[in-house]
Amino acid sequence: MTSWIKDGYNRFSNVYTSFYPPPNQIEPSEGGQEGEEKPPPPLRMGILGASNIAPIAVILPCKSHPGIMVTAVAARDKSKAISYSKKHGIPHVFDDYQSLIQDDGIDVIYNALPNALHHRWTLEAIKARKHVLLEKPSTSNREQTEEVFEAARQANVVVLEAFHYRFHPALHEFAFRLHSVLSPLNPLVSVKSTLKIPGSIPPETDIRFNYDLGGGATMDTGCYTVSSLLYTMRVAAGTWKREKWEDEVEVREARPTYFEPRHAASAAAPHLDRQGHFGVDEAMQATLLVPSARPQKIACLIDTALRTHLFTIPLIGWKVPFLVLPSLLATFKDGTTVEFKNFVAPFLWHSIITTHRGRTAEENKVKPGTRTYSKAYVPGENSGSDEMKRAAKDGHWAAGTGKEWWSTYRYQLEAFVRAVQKVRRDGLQFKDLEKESRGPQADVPVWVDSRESEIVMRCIDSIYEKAGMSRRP
Ligand SMILES: NC(=O)C1=CN([C@@H]2O[C@H](COP(=O)(O)OP(=O)(O)OC[C@H]3O[C@@H](n4cnc5c(N)ncnc54)[C@H](OP(=O)(O)O)[C@@H]3O)[C@@H](O)[C@H]2O)C=CC1
Ligand SMILES: O=C1OC[C@@H](O)[C@H](O)[C@H]1O
Repeated sequence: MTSWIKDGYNRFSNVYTSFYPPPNQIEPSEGGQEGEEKPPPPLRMGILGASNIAPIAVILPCKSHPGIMVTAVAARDKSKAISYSKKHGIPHVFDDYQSLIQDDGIDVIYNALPNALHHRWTLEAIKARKHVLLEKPSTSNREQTEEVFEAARQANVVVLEAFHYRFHPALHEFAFRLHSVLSPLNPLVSVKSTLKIPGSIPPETDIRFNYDLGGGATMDTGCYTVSSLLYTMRVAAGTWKREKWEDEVEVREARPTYFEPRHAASAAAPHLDRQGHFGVDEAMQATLLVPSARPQKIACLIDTALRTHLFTIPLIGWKVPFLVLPSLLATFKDGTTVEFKNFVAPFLWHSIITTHRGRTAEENKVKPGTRTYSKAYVPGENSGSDEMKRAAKDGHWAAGTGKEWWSTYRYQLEAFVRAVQKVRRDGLQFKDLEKESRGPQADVPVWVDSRESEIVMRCIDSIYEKAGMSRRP
């Protein structure tokens, strides 16, 4: 009981610090001491749009990072940008997105515009030789994503799709736990990724319900489910010999729930596609067939929704919200499961639960059904081990990196700044940075490479196609 109270207090105080971080400071190990190399001046970040997500995704994380600062914002309406800059302590405001991108005082761009504008404005930033932290999903469809990354390689600028959950040590711990159950005799037999927003959090006028702005559940929350499913399969991929297996992922079935505006105010919103058909999915359930250790592909599920209600109260019509914790669940041949609860925002709270069955229970000398619990708010004792290197193929952090209160976004920023500095200061080519192996020994220990961004978009396109819906334009 006392340990529950202690854990609860620790969690609360760490989450508090995530939102009220200490100001950045240059640690002695980062240079600046006599005789040591001076650290480079902080990167100057410009934000496109006075968006809802920027404060948590970049403005707060930059406050505790000595290598980067938010220096400017631009919005379609300058007065909105001015009040946003005052609220968040951003020193400069530009008249429009283009002038911010062109300015010599900006090194990196944060693009958190609606999905349909990711392609255009990232290309503009690349043209101006600015590095880009690009919100998920990378663009509206696979072709656009390929074009963006090809342009980034040509211009030698860093572009990173902001799949922030990929940078948190909890995910790497999940990979480690999966790997310790996995063997050629006990392969993965299915993966299910669930992410649903409770209640009616995005209002009906939100960008997520707008076809022309790249809306839809599969685009918004669904991209995390596709990405996490592929990540889980990648942990297992060392146990089979199929090159480029990700190109062979197919969609067997996709069942959409169409978004239909319930309120007159949003009835005019473009939720229809160019042919006048339902264009926006409020929820999507899909089965993906993924190559595996066996000759046949395995069926993996995604289950995602932009609003989730338990039921509607008769007469008054109130919808009772339903909280479904985000979950990434892997099942093995012997029935053992490893589930990562709250995989998308693990910094708030998470739990990795291994339920031992069959040969795994026997090998661990525990009763079938025994559960073991793991967590990692900072890189754990498995960091740097050979098993961790084999498990977390997209990288993991060296022990000692980060703090218990670092959010997924703060870990992501750490990797992004290191990557940009490798290209700017050390002359590394972005295309070569993508080819480097990951892990504590690497300059950029964790990364989401462009190939994955392309595959995620290809899967999203195929899900829409299978659901009988138009791809995003
Ligand atoms: N990583 C994460 O955890 C999250 C990522 N996201 C991603 O970030 C992006 C933005 O999401 P969110 O912050 O919720 O969005 P917002 O509703 O806050 O919109 C973002 C900005 O888009 C700009 N915009 C430009 N054109 C339009 C238009 N035609 N209609 C409406 N807005 C327009 C607005 O900028 P202006 O100020 O110039 O008017 C607005 O500030 C999305 O790609 C989303 O997927 C969202 C939430 C969480
Ligand atoms: O990126 C996101 O993460 C959390 C979701 O609630 C949100 O809709 C999405 O854009």
